Amino acid sequence: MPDSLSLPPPPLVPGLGPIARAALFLDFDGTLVEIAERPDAIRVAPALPGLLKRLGEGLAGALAVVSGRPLRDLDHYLPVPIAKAGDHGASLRPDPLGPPELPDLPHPPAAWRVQANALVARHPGALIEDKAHGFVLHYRQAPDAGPEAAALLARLVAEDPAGFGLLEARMAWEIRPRGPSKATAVRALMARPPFNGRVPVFIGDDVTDEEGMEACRSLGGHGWQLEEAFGSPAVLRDWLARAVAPDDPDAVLPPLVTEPHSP
Ligand SMILES: O=P(O)(O)OC[C@H]1O[C@H](O[C@H]2O[C@H](CO)[C@@H](O)[C@H](O)[C@H]2O)[C@H](O)[C@@H](O)[C@@H]1O
Repeated sequence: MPDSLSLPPPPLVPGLGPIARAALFLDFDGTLVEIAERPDAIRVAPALPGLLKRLGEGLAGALAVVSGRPLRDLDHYLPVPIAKAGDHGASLRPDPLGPPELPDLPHPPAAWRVQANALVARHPGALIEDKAHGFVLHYRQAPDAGPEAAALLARLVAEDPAGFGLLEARMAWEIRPRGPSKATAVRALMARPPFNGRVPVFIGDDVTDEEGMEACRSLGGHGWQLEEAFGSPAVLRDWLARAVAPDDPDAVLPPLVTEPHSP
């Protein structure tokens, strides 16, 4: 169970309890929303955008969604003025109303996408999700394609190991440019207001979230694994809702819930 009590105890904002002094970094897929069969099939809890807006206000702006999704997806699903980091840290919008910070990154050769297309054509249900500087091969609906997808994408990135890396996601393999990560996003945000001076807390469920969690720990904060600390996105949403409810003194500790892990 996360050691919430070691967070600075005095709440700066009534009702927020121990997390009021936090800089909060939240993963999206599998953390704020439940995993779905396809990237475009997720269901965002109707209350979630408003909840995040209130949470951001309560944390004086020190709230960011840090996701593998592109910023356009995050803006679509969460149309609220909070800081966002997309593409596993490769696109960063610290000021919700400002322009995104986009480092100069390589694009994968078109031939890679052609080969991935051919694999998808052989495996009905597999699909490709394009990103600005890479792509994801999803096999959740075609599990048999997993090993072949891993082998193909590993062979492709081996053609340019300095430029690109292979990322294992939940029932998916992603080619992404080397350099940016959720850790770089956390560190970039923690270096500036309103995040700096606060206790960084990252909540996530996936491999890439470990990078963000480790960055927070190395900065004196916390990394909370969703399943271990909360059990499910619904429980996290409920905890966040209680944390911003001004009259609920119990909204201080995440319950310890364990559920079977879905990949
Ligand atoms: O960093 P995150 O916000 O957790 O995003 C990670 C990836 O999530 C999405 O894929 C995953 O969720 C899909 C919808 O539930 C699911 O169908 C898929 O199997 C998962 O891998 C998203 O599509 C990716 O772009 C993100 O990188």
